[in-house]
Amino acid sequence: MTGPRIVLVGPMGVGKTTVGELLAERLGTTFRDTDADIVAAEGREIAEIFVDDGEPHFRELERQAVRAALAEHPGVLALGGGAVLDAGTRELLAEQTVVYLSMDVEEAVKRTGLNAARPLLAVNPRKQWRELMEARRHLYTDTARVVVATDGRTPEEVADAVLDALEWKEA
Ligand SMILES: Nc1ncnc2c1ncn2[C@@H]1O[C@H](COP(=O)(O)OP(=O)(O)OP(=O)(O)O)[C@@H](O)[C@H]1O
Ligand SMILES: O=C(O)C1=C[C@@H](O)[C@@H](O)[C@H](O)C1
Ligand SMILES: [Mg+2]
Repeated sequence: MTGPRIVLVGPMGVGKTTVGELLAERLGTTFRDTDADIVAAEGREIAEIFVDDGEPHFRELERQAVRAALAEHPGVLALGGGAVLDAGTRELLAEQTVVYLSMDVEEAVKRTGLNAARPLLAVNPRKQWRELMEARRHLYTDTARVVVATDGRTPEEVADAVLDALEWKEA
């Protein structure tokens, strides 16, 4: 099955998986997620990879996962929230149709705040969120072709907004 390729980037919990699956359905294609690819390939959870081997090793695994997914997967692809931190990964994304899903801090705390499975937001999520976004916002905007705000929108509305922004409207 083939389809137009969209690559979703954005912070953890913004809705990359939820919206990515909806987009894939609407475009008649399939969805893939590099976080899930890494977990499957490594046979352990992302939090374990961070603890056992550190973030730099995770970013290498992630770059390999992005390279493989871009080579193999023609549908909708979601990347991990920090994928854009790696210069090699950003290079792989040049020329791709990259969409940055954004949200503000209050929405982020609502969606991710108390989830211990997110190692980068485990303690004081509001402060950590602000710091993460200060470091990352420009990387998301520089990498993406379009930015779609998700605040106050349902996943269906976000999917519509992505297709509108890319001007891939349904017939
Ligand atoms: N537009 C939205 N409005 C409200 N809640 C949403 C919206 N999009 C996603 N959610 C909810 O927010 C949570 C995170 O969504 P999702 O897992 O799709 O995000 P993600 O970007 O894939 O996160 P991750 O960093 O874990 O991969 C889920 O509980 C989901 O149901
Ligand atoms: O924002 C991040 O750096 C991360 C986001 C998740 O998708 C995972 O890729 C991992 O937990 C790191
Ligand atoms: Mg996800």
